[in-house]
Amino acid sequence: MGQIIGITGGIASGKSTVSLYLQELGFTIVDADLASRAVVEPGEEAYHQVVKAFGEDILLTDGNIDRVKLGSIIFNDQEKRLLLNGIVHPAVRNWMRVKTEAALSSGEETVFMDIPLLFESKLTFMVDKTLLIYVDEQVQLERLMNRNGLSETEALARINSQMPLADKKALADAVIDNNGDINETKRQLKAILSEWYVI
Ligand SMILES: CC(C)(COP(=O)(O)OP(=O)(O)OC[C@H]1O[C@@H](n2cnc3c(N)ncnc32)[C@H](O)[C@@H]1O)[C@@H](O)C(=O)NCCC(=O)NCCS
Ligand SMILES: Nc1ncnc2c1ncn2[C@@H]1O[C@H](COP(=O)(O)OP(=O)(O)OP(=O)(O)O)[C@@H](O)[C@H]1O
Repeated sequence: MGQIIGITGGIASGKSTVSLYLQELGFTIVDADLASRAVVEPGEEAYHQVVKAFGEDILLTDGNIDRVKLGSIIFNDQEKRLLLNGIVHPAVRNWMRVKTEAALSSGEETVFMDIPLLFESKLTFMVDKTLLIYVDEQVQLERLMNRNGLSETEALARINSQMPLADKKALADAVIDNNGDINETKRQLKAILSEWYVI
């Protein structure tokens, strides 16, 4: 009878940073971004569907999907983004359910799912509690530009393809403010987990 906590946020808000720390504490994290890579590996069903929908132009010479190219298409075109989501998301959900059930049935009491689009895709039914990693938009923009080497325009296109973080705040069971340094974030995380009797 374990529980599932859904970690969410916005692009570059700090979900992976928090997940890494949870992993260090010994928890299993089932990561939607990892899932979205696994399900489009050559040979997988979703891979063939993506190639059919977007054409062989989105392939690298080794046959893998060119994620930079696909990203530059879907973050600038809502119709294309919904097309990709429609192919990839069902496979991602399946992959995540299998991994999570495996961890829970091996006796783990709390498993975390890292799902960037938890609220946009209305996936709260998959988790028992939701934890939002929040940053102000200016901090998000700077961290995203730095991490991915993007221009301001490119970074804003990505941020604007998601629900504003301020709106997600109202939907989450708990919020971590990740504007400060990482130790401040870890302190908030531990306080929430302790309140939820996870640690
Ligand atoms: C467009 C793709 C190929 C870009 O790949 P890339 O390796 O550059 O980025 P990565 O997958 O690590 O995603 C980085 C971040 O972008 C954001 N993001 C990704 N896809 C989307 C989307 N469809 N809509 C809004 N934001 C998204 C998320 O915050 C995510 O954490 C890839 O993100 C993808 O296949 N997206 C569709 C699947 C999806 O929605 N993934 C997000 C979680 S299920
Ligand atoms: N508290 C912090 N102080 C300074 N830098 C941070 C902090 N938290 C995260 N970062 C940096 O900000 C960037 C984004 O963080 P991270 O990769 O954890 O975000 P994410 O939410 O997982 O992003 P994505 O949705 O794109 O996968 C990274 O370069 C990370 O090192």
